[in-house]
Amino acid sequence: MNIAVIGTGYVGLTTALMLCELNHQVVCADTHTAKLKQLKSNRLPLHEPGLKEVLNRHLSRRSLSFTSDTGQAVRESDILFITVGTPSKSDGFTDLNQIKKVAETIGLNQNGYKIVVNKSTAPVGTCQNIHRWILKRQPRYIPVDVVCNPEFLREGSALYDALHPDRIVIGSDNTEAARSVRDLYDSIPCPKMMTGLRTAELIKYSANAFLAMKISFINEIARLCDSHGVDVADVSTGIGLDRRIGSRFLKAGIGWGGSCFPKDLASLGHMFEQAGLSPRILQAVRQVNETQVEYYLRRLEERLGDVRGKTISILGIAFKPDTDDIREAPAIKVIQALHQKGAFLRAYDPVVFRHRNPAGLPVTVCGEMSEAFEDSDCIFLMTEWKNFLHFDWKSHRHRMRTPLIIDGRNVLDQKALIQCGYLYYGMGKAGL
Ligand SMILES: NC(=O)C1=CN([C@@H]2O[C@H](COP(=O)(O)OP(=O)(O)OC[C@H]3O[C@@H](n4cnc5c(N)ncnc54)[C@H](O)[C@@H]3O)[C@@H](O)[C@H]2O)C=CC1
Ligand SMILES: O=C(O)[C@H]1O[C@H](OP(=O)(O)OP(=O)(O)OC[C@H]2O[C@@H](n3ccc(=O)[nH]c3=O)[C@H](O)[C@@H]2O)[C@H](O)[C@@H](O)[C@@H]1O
Repeated sequence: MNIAVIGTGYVGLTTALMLCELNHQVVCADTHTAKLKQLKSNRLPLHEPGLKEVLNRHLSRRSLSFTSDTGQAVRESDILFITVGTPSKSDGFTDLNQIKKVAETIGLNQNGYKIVVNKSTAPVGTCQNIHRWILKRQPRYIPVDVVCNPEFLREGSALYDALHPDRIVIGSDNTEAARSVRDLYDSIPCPKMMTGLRTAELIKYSANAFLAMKISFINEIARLCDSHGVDVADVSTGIGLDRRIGSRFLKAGIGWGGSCFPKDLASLGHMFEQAGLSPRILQAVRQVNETQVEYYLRRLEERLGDVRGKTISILGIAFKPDTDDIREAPAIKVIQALHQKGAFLRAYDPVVFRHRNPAGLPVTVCGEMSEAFEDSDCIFLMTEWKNFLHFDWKSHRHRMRTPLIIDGRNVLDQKALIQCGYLYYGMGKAGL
């Protein structure tokens, strides 16, 4: 079977490489020619551990190729994966333009039966629309089936997650088409759930909302921990040992961000509204997250006084470690709020600033982590990059004007830092 993957971002590239690893022949199509140029010459346009070696391997084996001619990729393939972006519009609704354009290109170029597999996260009913959009553009009727195969990978461990998923969900209204997609994943040993199109679409949103709910829940408990002198990490451990609750996604911090949770929860909220329902839990999950930065900045000002004219150094911009993705990163919210309050800002990130200051952030970019300490009044850790944990904090304490550390991810060694003279505050660790 020849496979085309249309959209070569975090999900598309990972999906293509995962399929190559499963011994399929894959062509990736994208409209972003600069990105394709990089990929064709063995260079990754994004930071994602483990992808580069696999990309090199499959390019040299010729099991993988790249093209800007989506029409040709459609004509030469039997199974077409859609992995384009589904960003939020300013009103929170999902922008389906990229998906619609791909569907129309498929319709225009269909030269025989195709199975179209949508992996992009899109509201319930989108796969049926994809089917309609394709048929509308066909010069003459040719059968096509649409399958929903939501993606559950995380950035930072994308390829590992794609090759070792907890489950694979395959939604379709056509059993044969669903079986053909399941066969692609034959060698992945995990439960494969066959379901209807709409069910698969809703599973994806519900999974992301549930994960975000766990984080907002523990972040709300963290605020209570602050008031009662309790360490939220102990509460997480205590509740997480109950297997009905589970320990994962219970790390309190400065809040969840990224390219998906914020937009997917907004989109799910709209689905409720359109159904005439009020998404109460969802609203609370989003509200806790939206107020998290504001809550901890208030606590910071109680410690440091007016931040106007103070120098605050931000460690980490990416929304999580091992990615260069800054979409909806909490660090950006912190930077914007502190900038508005008149603070001088410095920032260091081992990957995000490699080539540029993305989004023109109002910060002085530090080339080395140590530069963040010089005459600084506060270090605010926003991303738990490994090199922050292994840094020689002791030797740099004297360089700070005020040795205050706010650990937005609760990852630093509180005891050791206090011992070498820092004022350390975490999220829900009592004290701030
Ligand atoms: N990033 C993630 O960790 C995850 C994302 N998803 C979902 O997967 C989808 C893709 O997400 P990302 O990979 O992060 O997006 P992305 O923005 O990194 O990549 C999208 C790619 O599609 C290309 N594209 C746009 N229009 C096109 C067209 N008409 N023809 C061909 N290519 C086109 C863009 O140039 C870009 O390279 C979204 O729906 C997202 O919600 C799902 C699970 C995980
Ligand atoms: O649909 C998507 O795009 C993906 O969204 C998330 O993956 P991702 O956004 O890459 O990263 P996560 O590891 O889920 O982290 C999201 C945010 O939550 C925060 N987080 C995570 C876990 C935790 O315990 N506490 C916490 O604050 C992270 O710092 C980050 O800002 C989901 O975990 C994936 O299953 C899903 O496929």
